[in-house]
Amino acid sequence: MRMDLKDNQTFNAKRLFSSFRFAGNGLKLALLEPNIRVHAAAGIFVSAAGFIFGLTRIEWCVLLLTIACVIALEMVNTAIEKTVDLVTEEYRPLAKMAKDLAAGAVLIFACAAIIIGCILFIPKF
Ligand SMILES: Nc1ncnc2c1ncn2[C@@H]1O[C@H](COP(=O)(O)OP(=O)(O)OP(=O)(O)O)[C@@H](O)[C@H]1O
Repeated sequence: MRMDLKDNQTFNAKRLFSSFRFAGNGLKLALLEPNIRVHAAAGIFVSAAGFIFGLTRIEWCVLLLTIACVIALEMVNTAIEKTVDLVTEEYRPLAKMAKDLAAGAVLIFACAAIIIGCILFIPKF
């Protein structure tokens, strides 16, 4: 379908609404993934701990940003895995590289999240 530049730049509430709907569908799909469920459960657990230990406003900001980044990164990792699987089901070195790099990115951030959790909660004991 041909769309000129003017159409593309015009605010389109219907298109914006559709984008939110697709993103909402992405969240529903994410909750079907076991790895993402584990991260979400961990996020709920540390948030409950945050209430119990009375985190400050800035500590809440750090905690919520960390939880959101871990889950969002895991969703991007899952999207990369699905895209690679869509492209090939055969063994391909580049497919392995793409999947392992994405998994490595999640691992780096998950390690950082654990350290951030220790920095936030250990002084509360
Ligand atoms: N097409 C492929 N070619 C080469 N290596 C692959 C391919 N598909 C998967 N692999 C390798 O196997 C590993 C496991 O792949 P898989 O698709 O099961 O994802 P995963 O890392 O186990 O993720 P999850 O457990 O979240 O599904 C990958 O990290 C990668 O090293």
